[in-house]
Amino acid sequence: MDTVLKTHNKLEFLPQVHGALEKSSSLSSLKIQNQELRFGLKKSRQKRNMSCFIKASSSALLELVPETKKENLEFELPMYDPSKGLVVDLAVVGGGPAGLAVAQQVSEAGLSVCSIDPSPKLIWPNNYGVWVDEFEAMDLLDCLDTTWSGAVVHIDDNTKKDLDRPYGRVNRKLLKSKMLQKCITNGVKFHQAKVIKVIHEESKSLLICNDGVTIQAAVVLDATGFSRCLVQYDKPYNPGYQVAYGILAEVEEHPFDLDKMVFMDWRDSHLNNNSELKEANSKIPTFLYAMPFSSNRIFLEETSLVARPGVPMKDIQERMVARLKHLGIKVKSIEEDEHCVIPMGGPLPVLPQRVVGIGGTAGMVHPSTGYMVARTLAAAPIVANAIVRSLSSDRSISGHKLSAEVWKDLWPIERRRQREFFCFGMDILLKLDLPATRRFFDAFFDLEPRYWHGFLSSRLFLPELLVFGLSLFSHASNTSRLEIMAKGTLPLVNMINNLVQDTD
Ligand SMILES: CC(C)=CCC/C(C)=C/C=C/C(C)=C/C=C/C(C)=C/C=C/C=C(C)/C=C/C=C(C)/C=C/C=C(\C)CCC=C(C)C
Repeated sequence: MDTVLKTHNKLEFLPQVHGALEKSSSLSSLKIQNQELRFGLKKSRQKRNMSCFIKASSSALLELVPETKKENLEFELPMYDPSKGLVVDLAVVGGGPAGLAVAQQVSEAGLSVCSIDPSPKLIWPNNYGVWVDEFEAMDLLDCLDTTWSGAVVHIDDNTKKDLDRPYGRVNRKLLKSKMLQKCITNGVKFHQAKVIKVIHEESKSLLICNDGVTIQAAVVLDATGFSRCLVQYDKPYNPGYQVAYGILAEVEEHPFDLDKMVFMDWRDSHLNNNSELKEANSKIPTFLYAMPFSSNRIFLEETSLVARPGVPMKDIQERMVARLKHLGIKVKSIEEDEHCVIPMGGPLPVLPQRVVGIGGTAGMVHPSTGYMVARTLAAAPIVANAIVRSLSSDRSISGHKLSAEVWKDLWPIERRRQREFFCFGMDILLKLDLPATRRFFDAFFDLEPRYWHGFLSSRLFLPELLVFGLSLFSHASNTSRLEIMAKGTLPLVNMINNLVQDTD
C-alpha cells in the first residue's frame, strides 16, 4: 500500500529504473500489475484461450495477459470506530505479511491494535518463493501450496548445479486468511484508508488518513513496503534494483523437471540470433526463475538480480520471449503476470526514530538477493515482543524512548554488520557481467551448504561471513578471484569504513 507523509518522496527512485515504471501499487515489493505501461496495450484485454507460439516480440505474449483481477478475501472485518476517539496501543500502517504478522502477535498479548490499509481484504499480489526450512522454522509449512524437493542452477549450457534444498511457493491466500482470522479473533480493528500524515505528541501519535479520520496510537508501525513514507531516511538513497517480469501460464509443454524448481538459469543461447539483446545481456545479465507446477502449468520469471539503474522492464520481457521460444515453451494462456521492481541495499532508515518500521520500509530486503518475506516474518515476533514489553512494563516508557527500544531489537549491531556485508556482496554483483556472474555463482553454489544456505537465509553473522567470504574466494577460479579482488576492493574498503563507524 502507499502511505505518504510527504507527497514528494513517494516512489522518488523510480526514474532511476529505465523505462516507463512511473506508476506503481506498492505492497511489499513494487509490483505493477497489468498497468498500461505495457506498450500501450488496453486494459480491456480478455483472457484468451488461444494457442500462441511466441514471436520474437513481447507483444504477442502480453496479448495473453488477462485483465487485472483484484481478488478479495471473504472476511467480515471488525472496523475501527473513530467516534470513540480511543488511543490504541499500536497502529499498523500497511496490511502486507509484515504488518499483519505484527498486528496478530501484539494483539495476542491483549493490546489494542488498529490495522490501516486501503485494501485490507485484497489478496497480496506477489508470488513469494521461500526455502522450505525457513517456513518450517516458523511453523508455517501449511502455508506453502507447492514444494519442490530441490532446485537447479544452470550456470551455462554445460554446467548445471543440483541444489539439495527444498523450495516452496507461499500460498498467499491461505497465509493472509490465517493471519486475518487470528487478528479478528484477537480483537484487531481495521480501518480502510491511506495514511497521509503523522503528528507526534509526547506519548502518542496522530495518524491522519485520507478519509479525514484521525487515529491515535501509542506506537506507530510503518509496514508500507518501499514507499518509505512514515519512516524517515537521512542519507542519499542509492539502492540497486532487482527487476523481474513473471507469468503464471498454461503452456503446451515445458522442458523442466517437476520435482525441481529452477532457481537461476543463466544460459543465453536463446539470444544467439539477436546480437543486440545478446550484448546487452552479456553486460547486465538476466536469468530465468521458474516454478513448474505440472507438465502444462508453470510460473516463469525473467529476473535481473541487481543493477543500478534497473534494467528496463521492456528489455526483460524481450529476453523472456526469446528464451521461451528457444526452450520451445508455447504459452496457451496467462493466469496472472507480475512486474517487480525491488530496491536493494542503500542506507538504513534513521535509527532510532519515533515511527517503528518493518519489512521494505525498514531496510529488511536482503541486499544481495532481494528476498524479504521469510526474514520479515521471522522478525515480526522480535518487533511484537519489544512493543509488548515496552507497553506492558507499567508504561514507564513511551514516545521516542519506546520506539528506540523496538529499533534496537530490530537492528542490533550484529544485524547491521551482517547487512553491511550483504551490501558489500551487492556492490560486487553490480559490477559483474555475464561471464563473471557465471564464475561467481559457480563458486557460490560449490560452497558447503551451511555457507550458501546461511548466506541466503541471513543466518550467518559477521565472523561467519568472513569465513564464508574466504571460502568463496578459495572455491573461485583464478579468473573469478581476480574479478572479486578488482571489483571488490573499493566495496571492501567502504564496508570496513562503515563497520568502523557503526558502533553501539
Ligand atoms: C515476487 C517477487 C517479489 C520477486 C521475484 C523476483 C525473483 C524471481 C527473484 C529471484 C532472486 C534470486 C533467485 C536471487 C538469488 C540470489 C543469490 C543466490 C545471491 C547470492 C549472492 C552472493 C553474494 C553476494 C556473495 C558475496 C561474497 C563476497 C562478497 C565474498 C567476498 C570475498 C572476498 C573479497 C575474499 C576476501 C574475504 C573476506 C572479506 C573475508
